Amino acid sequence: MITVEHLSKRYGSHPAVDDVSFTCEPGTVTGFLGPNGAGKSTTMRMICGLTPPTSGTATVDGQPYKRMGNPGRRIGVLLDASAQHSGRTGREVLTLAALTMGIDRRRVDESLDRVGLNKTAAKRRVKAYSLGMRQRLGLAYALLGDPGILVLDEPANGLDPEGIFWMRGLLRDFADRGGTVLLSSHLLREVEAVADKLVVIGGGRIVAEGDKNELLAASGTVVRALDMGALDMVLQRVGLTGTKTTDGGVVVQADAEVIGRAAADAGLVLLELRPAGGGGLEQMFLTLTAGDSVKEAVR
Ligand SMILES: Nc1ncnc2c1ncn2[C@@H]1O[C@H](COP(=O)(O)OP(=O)(O)OP(=O)(O)O)[C@@H](O)[C@H]1O
Repeated sequence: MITVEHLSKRYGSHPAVDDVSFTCEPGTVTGFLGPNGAGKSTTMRMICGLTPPTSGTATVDGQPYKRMGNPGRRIGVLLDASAQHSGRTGREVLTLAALTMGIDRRRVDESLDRVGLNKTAAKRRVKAYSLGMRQRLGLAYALLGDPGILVLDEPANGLDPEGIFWMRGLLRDFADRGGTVLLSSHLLREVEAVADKLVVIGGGRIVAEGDKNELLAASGTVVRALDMGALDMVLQRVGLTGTKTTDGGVVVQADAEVIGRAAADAGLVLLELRPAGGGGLEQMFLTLTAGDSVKEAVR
């Protein structure tokens, strides 16, 4: 289990991560979503003891990462696919890691197999690897110590669609066997397909968190009116804000009935009024990260 409590990180006066709290439970995949610069990597680095927090705590099975003896056997980490020594072969990278962790070297071949790196690839130097191959090697490294927890920062970067599908299966299987997965991504569809729980971060703060299906069901209402300017005024009058969709409508964080009644009272002609959930996570993500007023409405 990963427990993050009131975690903050400031760089000078810039709050990269601001009072972030969430948990990742065994048996689940937690999708950590946010646009570029939202604070995902900084949060993950703090969980893994690589960046000291300005305040707050992050623990793994009740312990700070830095205090764990042989952490690789409890938590597998993939934060940067290019972090491996580029002059070593894939097999050398894993063999050295196995020696450091005190793991049977036979696990090296098992891990390579598990991530789909064949014998030829394992003999090649990492500098000749594509980004997708580096991600696979990073995942093999994370899995090497047979940990119960995985922390993966954008692991799908550089993978082709088949690779993304494969990784989704691997993570689902890992969680179904009781493992805990924290997976960051800005690829919304990928997270939607595999996560049980979502933590959405924007501007260093959590803007939404919870069960994926519940969040999708509660992701607002899409409204389109004949006169969008008049709709905007009606929404303002009842204290609601809309976020523009790409097809000319707005998403409003309110029930269809509330919006429908307000529109009817104003004699407004609506062309569309439906739950945004059907539009999937993408619409919710755009809504949640669109602006401060929307974030405040969601909190
Ligand atoms: N070492 C650092 N020094 C100064 N600012 C930093 C440092 N690391 C991160 N930041 C800033 O903190 C904020 C959060 O960055 P972070 O890398 O955590 O975001 P992210 O959600 O992982 O984004 P991305 O998807 O682009 O990697 C950004 O504004 C970034 O510029």
